[in-house]
Amino acid sequence: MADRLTYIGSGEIEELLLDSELIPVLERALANFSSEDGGVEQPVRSTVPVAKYNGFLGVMPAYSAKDDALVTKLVRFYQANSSASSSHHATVLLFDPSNGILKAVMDGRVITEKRTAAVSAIATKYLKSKNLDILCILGAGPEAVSHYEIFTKMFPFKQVKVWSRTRERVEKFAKTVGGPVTICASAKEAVLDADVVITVTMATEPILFGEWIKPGAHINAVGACRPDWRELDDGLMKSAVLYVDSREGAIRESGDVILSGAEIFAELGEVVKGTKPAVRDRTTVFKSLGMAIEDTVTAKLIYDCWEVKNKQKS
Ligand SMILES: NC(=O)C1=CN([C@@H]2O[C@H](COP(=O)(O)OP(=O)(O)OC[C@H]3O[C@@H](n4cnc5c(N)ncnc54)[C@H](O)[C@@H]3O)[C@@H](O)[C@H]2O)C=CC1
Ligand SMILES: O=C([O-])C1=[NH+]CCC1
Repeated sequence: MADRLTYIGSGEIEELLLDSELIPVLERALANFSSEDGGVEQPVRSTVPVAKYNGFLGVMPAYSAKDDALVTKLVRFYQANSSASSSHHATVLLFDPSNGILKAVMDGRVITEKRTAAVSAIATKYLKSKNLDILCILGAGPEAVSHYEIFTKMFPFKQVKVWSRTRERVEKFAKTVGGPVTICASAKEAVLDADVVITVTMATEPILFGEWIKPGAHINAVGACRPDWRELDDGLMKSAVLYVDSREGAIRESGDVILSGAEIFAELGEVVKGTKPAVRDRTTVFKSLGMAIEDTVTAKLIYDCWEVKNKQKS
């Protein structure tokens, strides 16, 4: 451990981490991840089931040679019967890559929420069709909030329709976000006519069906990160053009990909660097599982900003 270990908490991260800086950093990381010579080392997440308590602990290490950043995120996700108030908690460890010594510990909540939403926004920027009138969000937890925030900032939606399993949570969501929301009584009602759909639930069975989707819509499928969990039905998975963050991750961790047998068309990073096309005239699905390299470059960005701020103070 370093002589002086830095701790950066969620409040300070909120102040330091700007979407306008995060988006280009993540785009570069996605492209590097999908390049032979991108300098990214990232094993597929190791996930330990904690069956007695209905939970999972994920370990997510990565190294980016181009950013000279070495990070591990520890993330726990527990289903509803847990005593914790939130289903996800995370801690990010930043190491000095020259000697492997731990330099900083960061709260992982804001990092996870912001980088996940930013990656969905990048996928949408590349894969959206011409119309961007209606955004639909299925789910009303912290990921729903972070997606609402960046999507309403980056795109000119006229309406945001939201559905979640419990009315209470959607009402809380509507009070939390800083703009208008149309609360829907069913997932189907929320999805009809939407140009972009985001699924951010803890569902383990499909909640989104291909027959509801407007042709040409883009879907960011963010939940269902276990090989036997689903958010999307086979009809949608098989009829859409399927993009993933990591092919290796998707065929190991995504129930929507594994159980539907859908064919992966490209990694998002391949689209960003221009080696695979964005098929904008068809319905597209971006299956996001979350990658350690996203946490790595985000943590490095935060640490660099933190150092500048602290030098200015002294
Ligand atoms: N792809 C990525 O990079 C990441 C994905 N995630 C995933 O995003 C999802 C949302 O995360 P949070 O907002 O933190 O979770 P959360 O647990 O706080 O919220 C989940 C929402 O889904 C709803 N829900 C729960 N079970 C459901 C079911 N069976 N059917 C329909 N709705 C249900 C809840 O009512 C709630 O509105 C989770 O699946 C999580 O694992 C989270 C972080 C990163
Ligand atoms: O990337 C991530 O942090 C996670 N993906 C699914 C659960 C947490």
